[in-house]
Parts: sequence; C-alpha cells; structure tokens
Amino acid sequence: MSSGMRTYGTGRRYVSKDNAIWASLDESPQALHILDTNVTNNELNKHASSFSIEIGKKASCVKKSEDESVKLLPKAADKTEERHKKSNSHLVPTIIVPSHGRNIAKTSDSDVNTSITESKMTENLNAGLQNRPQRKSTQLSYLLGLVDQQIPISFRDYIKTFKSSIYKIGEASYSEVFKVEKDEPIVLKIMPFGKENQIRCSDIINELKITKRLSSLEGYVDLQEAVIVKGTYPSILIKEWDRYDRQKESENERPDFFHSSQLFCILCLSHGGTDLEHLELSDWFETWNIFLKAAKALATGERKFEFEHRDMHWGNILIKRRNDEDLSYLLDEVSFDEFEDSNTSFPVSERSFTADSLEITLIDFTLARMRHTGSSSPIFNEFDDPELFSGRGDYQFDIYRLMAKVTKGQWGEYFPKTNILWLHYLLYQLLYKKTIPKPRDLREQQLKERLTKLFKLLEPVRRPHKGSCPLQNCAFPSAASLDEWINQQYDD
Ligand SMILES: Nc1ncnc2c1ncn2[C@@H]1O[C@H](COP(=O)(O)OP(=O)(O)OP(=O)(O)O)[C@@H](O)[C@H]1O
Repeated sequence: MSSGMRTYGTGRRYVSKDNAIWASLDESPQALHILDTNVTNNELNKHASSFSIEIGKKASCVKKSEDESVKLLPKAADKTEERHKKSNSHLVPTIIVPSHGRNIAKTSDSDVNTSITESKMTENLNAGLQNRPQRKSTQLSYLLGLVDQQIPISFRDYIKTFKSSIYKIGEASYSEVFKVEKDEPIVLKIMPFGKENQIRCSDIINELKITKRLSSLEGYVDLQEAVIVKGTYPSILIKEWDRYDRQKESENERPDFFHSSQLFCILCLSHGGTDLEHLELSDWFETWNIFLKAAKALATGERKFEFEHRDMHWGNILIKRRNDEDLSYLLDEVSFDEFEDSNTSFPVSERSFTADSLEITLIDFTLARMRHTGSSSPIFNEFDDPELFSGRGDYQFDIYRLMAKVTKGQWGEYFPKTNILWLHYLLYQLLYKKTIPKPRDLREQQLKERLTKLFKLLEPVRRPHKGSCPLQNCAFPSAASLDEWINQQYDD
C-alpha cells in the first residue's frame, strides 16, 4: 500500500515506520503534536500512551483490553503477523483504531436473545440504551421495527434470494462487504452484532437510521433495503470469502465460526464505485471535482440534517466515473463549433468535461452525527472507544483528536467544523498522498493552485501563539460556509 498504512478494511490498522511524516512537508499541520497531548478528556490521554508501538516487537497482535490486560487476538491476528513478515516488512503492524465506537460489549449470547417484545419506537436511543445489557432485547426489538421485521430471518434463505453472482469486494473491522452482480449492482454490508467483540446493537441502529435518512441525498450512498438475519454464514459467501483471501489476503477471520444464534444486520446499498485510496486519479480536473463534490455533499447534509460525517477517511469516499455511454446524452448537448478556428485546444475541454462526469458517494456513518427529526434528539456516537484517539502515523488519526478538541467531548452537539477538519484531511490526501500527473495546461495548474490555497485556508492550526485557541485560524465554521465561498470565488 503506497501510504504505508491501512486505514480501513480491518480492525487492524498500521502505522508507518516514518513517524516524521510531516517533516518533509511545507504545509505541515501544526496540530499534531500540540493536540496529541491535549485531548480534552483526560481519560483519553491516559489511554493514548498505552498504544504506542515499538518497531520490531510483537506488538502487532496485541491490544489492551478494557481491563488493561494484554491479550492476543484470535486466529486472524496470527495470520496478519505472518503476512506482514512476508510482504509488509516496512509496516509496523499494531492495533490502533479497531473500530468506530464498537466497544467490546459486555454481553453474553443470551443478552441478545431473539424473543420479540412489543417494539417501542423511542427516538433517542443514543444515551439511554448503550451499555445497558438489560435492554438488549428492547434494542433488538427496536432494530427489527426499523427494518419492518418481527423476527430475524434465516441468513441462508435470505442469501438464496439473490439469483445472480455474489463477489466479496471488501472488508472492514467488523464487517464483510459483497457485491451482487446485476444491471444495477448492489452491495451487501454484512455486520455481525450483539456479542462480545462485535458491533453494539445501538451502533447498528444509529448507522441504519443515518444511512436511511441520507439515502436520497446527492453524494450519499443509497440504502435499498436492510434486513436482520440469523444463523451461520452461508457456504456461498464462505466460498467467495476464500476466493478473496487467496487473491487479496483477508485480514479478517474466516467467517465460518459463527453460531446458529448469531445475528447480522445486512445493509443493501447502491454500488458507489472505487474508494479514493484505491483509485488512480488521472488529472487535476478530476481531483478538483472530488474535493468539490465531497464539500458539497457535506454542505447539503449540514443544511438538511445538521450532519457531521466524523469519519470521512479515504476508504469512505467512493468514486465512480460515468462510462462513455452514460455520457453520450450529455455530449449531444455540447457544441464543438466554438473550438473550430480557436486557439483553445479541444482536449482541454474534453478532459474538463470528463472530470465533471465523476460521481462521489460517501459511506459509513458509524461515527456520524445528525438531527433525525425536527423535535427528536440527535443521533450520534459517544466516541467512547479510547483507542480512537491513540492512532499515530497518519493525519486521519489526528483528525479524531482534533474533533475531540472541537467538540470538547460533547459529541451530541452540532459542530460542523468537524466536516471542515475532514475536508482538510481530504485535501492533504489529494495533494500529498495521491500520485497525480503534473498539470498539463494552465487550467489544470489553476485547479491545483486552488486546492493548495484551500489546504492552507482550512488548516486547523496555523502558527499558534501563546493564548491562542487552536482551530481559530480556519475561517470556515462549516462545509456550508465553505461551499458558499467556493461558489462566490469560482464561478465555473
Ligand atoms: N456501497 C458501496 N459501494 C462500493 N464499495 C463499498 C460500498 N460500501 C462499502 N464498500 C467497500 O467496503 C469497504 C468497507 O466498508 P465500510 O467502510 O462501510 O465498512 P466499515 O466496517 O464501516 O469500515 P470502517 O473500518 O471504516 O469502520 C469500503 O472501504 C469500500 O471499499
């Protein structure tokens, strides 16, 4: 992996040996060291130091559990270590940020039983239901209500309803992601929940509600269906899992260990394309459009729902280029006459046009915050996993600490500035982590300069001096304000 670290796709995240990541950059966000040691919640500080790693040590597969004892992860971790010996010797594997808000729930199998009680549609589950085992069955009932089910359906039977081929396309901390081939392909995000080391039911509820709500907005993934299933992993998916493992070496444990009582939430989503980390960018038109569209999507989310993504790393930004056929109807509307006898070379406009034909889709709202309905309390994640704030070696991890600074731990409140932090991260990834061909003409050069200018404008902390408040330097309080500024500034 070019960046030397994996930021998603598994619970195990890696820090590059090169901790002096900023030393080589002119625009090094000063935030890193200042904020590392200054997270608002003292508890976080306490934990932050616990996760530092020593190169070459067997730290790769240990993590501190809640009771501070060090324990080995199951099989998958051993496999990871082996793999790293083989192919990733430049990485220092460690567990930095295992999952988002997916604390080790202190539940037993019986805590999440499948007996169905009357579903009570209380709106605010955030504060009330997390970490209360006695309410687990109420949470499950609530979740089933959200997906219009009375009881979980059989996992195998549900998968059988798909008549076309299914391929595994991705994986994450606690989920496996499959694609169902169709004219309009769909994606199945399969998340086991409710038991130890799995996603909390309350987190599933939040992700589902937010995904549903944003579904029709431009720039956000479409939720076509959500189901709660129960049972062992269907063999067709295991076969696909094995194929993926052979080709790409999965970081997860083979999902054949689940008990027949296991519950899963399956989100059926539109296919959003390739994530930014794995997409090769062809020019600065495209690069500009990715940033612009991400900023616009966040601005729309803010305006409609007081939305903050809070985890917009480059694995959560999907990009799809419309193919030539999709574009033909647009080409019909373009007059090429103006290019005749003109000094403007046609390829410039053509490239610009192509870049504009790109779609972005934001996914993964596990950590997101939004107002659900007018009167109800917001949906949000408590960020109560201290490991979220202890990552090192990538700007992504500093963003979590910066968010703690901005929110002062009041995660339920509305702080659109967190969207600006993620947009600054996005600019950094685009400008310094992607390999984009040099601008080939003036127009491309201008777009690159725009992005560089915005990178400076959005920088969270610039030359802080005594008594100054970090984050006060960035002029934009929200993605909406940035969007307005861009519209005024650049009318193209
Ligand atoms: N709708 C989609 N279309 C295409 N690919 C997708 C889609 N949803 C997920 N993926 C792929 O699967 C990966 C993991 O998905 P996602 O980020 O939603 O999982 P997660 O468990 O929430 O991850 P994280 O570790 O970031 O919490 C993505 O990075 C992407 O490559």
